[in-house]
Amino acid sequence: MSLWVVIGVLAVFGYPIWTMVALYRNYRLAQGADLPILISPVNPFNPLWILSRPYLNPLLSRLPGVLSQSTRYNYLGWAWRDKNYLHTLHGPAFIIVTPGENQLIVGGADACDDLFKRYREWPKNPAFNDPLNTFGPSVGTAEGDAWKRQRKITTAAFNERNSSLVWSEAVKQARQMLHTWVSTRGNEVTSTTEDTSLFALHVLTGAGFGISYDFDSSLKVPSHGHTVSYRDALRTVMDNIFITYFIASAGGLPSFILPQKARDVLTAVNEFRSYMSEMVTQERNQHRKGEGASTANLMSSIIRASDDAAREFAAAKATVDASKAPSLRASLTDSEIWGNLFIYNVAGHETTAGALAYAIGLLACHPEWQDWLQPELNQVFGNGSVNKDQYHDAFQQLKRCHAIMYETLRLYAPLNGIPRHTGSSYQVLKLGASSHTIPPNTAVFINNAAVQVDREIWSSDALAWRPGRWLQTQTENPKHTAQTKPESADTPIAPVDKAYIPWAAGPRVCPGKKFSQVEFVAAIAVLFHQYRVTPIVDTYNGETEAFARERTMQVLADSDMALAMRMNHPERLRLRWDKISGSS
Ligand code: HEM
Repeated sequence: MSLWVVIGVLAVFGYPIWTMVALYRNYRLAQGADLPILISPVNPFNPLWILSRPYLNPLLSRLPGVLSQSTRYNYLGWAWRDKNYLHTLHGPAFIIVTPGENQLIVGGADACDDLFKRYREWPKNPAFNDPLNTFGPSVGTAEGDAWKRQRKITTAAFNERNSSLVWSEAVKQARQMLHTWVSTRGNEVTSTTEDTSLFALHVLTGAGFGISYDFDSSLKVPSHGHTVSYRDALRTVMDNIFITYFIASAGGLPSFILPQKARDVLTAVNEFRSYMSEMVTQERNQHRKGEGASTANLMSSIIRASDDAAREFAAAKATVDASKAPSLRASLTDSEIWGNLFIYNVAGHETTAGALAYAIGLLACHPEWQDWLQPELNQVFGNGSVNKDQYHDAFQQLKRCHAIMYETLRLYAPLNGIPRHTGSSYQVLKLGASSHTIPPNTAVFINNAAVQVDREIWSSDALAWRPGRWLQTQTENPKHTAQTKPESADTPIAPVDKAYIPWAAGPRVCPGKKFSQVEFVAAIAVLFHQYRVTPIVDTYNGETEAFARERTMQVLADSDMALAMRMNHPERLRLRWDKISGSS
């Protein structure tokens, strides 16, 4: 028998046999946890499966038993499409046995909360961390004492001064974005998601890094000594995060062996590194000279806090017992500074951009909630415009804008299935009075998508987008609420703590929560103060307004997880912005 025949036989029979053996072994392991077990004959993380799933799952769904059942949960991001159907069948937690790692899915509000709180026992999943460490370790990927130290320094940067800067930058960007929308020929906007992405990127460069751009999609002029601008280098890196990771981990690849696209990414990676290095050096020099103390962007705050901590550490080391000195170390290394600057861009970009795009689409499909929003905006801003310096006066008053964000994130959270891991030891999952021993090397997903639509908590209309549920005066008829003066009427309802977790919870809760709220609320205020949005009605084909709304809702529903949740066909979100008659 020739070697090729042996290889062929092994490929045809070997893989299925290996899969069966791995499934059996993992099934036996999972049985010890005494939880419901589902089987996935494929490993959802397998790159080959990720590429072939769109073609193979339709075939699998025609086969009997577990093969077709598994198409419901055999891919990354299934939780959002499933809502909480599998939890209604199998309870608050179950295990999916796969030929790779087993997956524990936790969808009960109390159990999720417990996992968040015991963050040392349930660390993040290392498989998701590697691409995020491309420029250095960060608060988003570190564990244990290293995480604690980074969290302390980096979280201080998200303060009120920064929030004011976020407001100002978001108002500027939203105004210019709206201007491009209402200046489009035929008043038809098909670039909502692309534009909210640019909007969020610019808010980050402004309030995160002190570089303020004007909103327009053209390439920006590179700074002296660079071949691409900071914004375009960052954008290329963010849009190609996995290629970036591959190039960075391969290290020093000669560019001529790479295809053009990878070469562009390589250029962007090198340029982004060199921009970060220059910005950090410049910030340090200013700090040393006592200049720029009024700057409130995230980068500046982190570098200053870290350098101050390093100085305090050096001083303390001189006075205390040398053996205790290392525990006082509180500063960041240069690589940690870079890693943290990068994680802000990754964590703060698509998340807020997506939330805003979904909210705009939802408001377009629900004119009654635009009616509801209007009196609040009139009340706070009158006939004037939304100003860049109004953060302190306006933000807290905009309760209905907040409610729009809460409700959008409840149903369209950017991250669905927040990843954790057991690590290499057994961990105990608590479900009410019972305890379950979860075997080592199990991937864990905190199923926020399910918790946030649990009917027992969110009532029978849990799947409906109804921003009024967040305010005490909400009535079943939003038009009625629209006639009520907002300041006397609206009392925010505190989010149902354990059952509302789009920003996660516990010690590792998203530190950019307020940043994203200010950014989102400012954008909604600017966009809807004097304008309304509607789906374009295809009158040529006899479409009605109601049908156009339904079609638009389907565009939103046709979404899947990439780095964050995104629409599969954003170009089909066709919207029209019209000035409200009587507004100045
Ligand atoms: C709507 C907007 C946002 C949502 C829904 C969101 C959601 C989340 C979630 C669910 C986590 C936990 C991830 C995990 O534990 O695996 C997280 C962590 C994080 N987020 Fe956000 N985020 C948003 C905006 C932002 C912004 C604007 C920034 C920064 C500018 C940011 C920075 C971070 C960082 C640094 C972490 C890691 C924290 C840690 O592990 O200690 N996020 N975010």
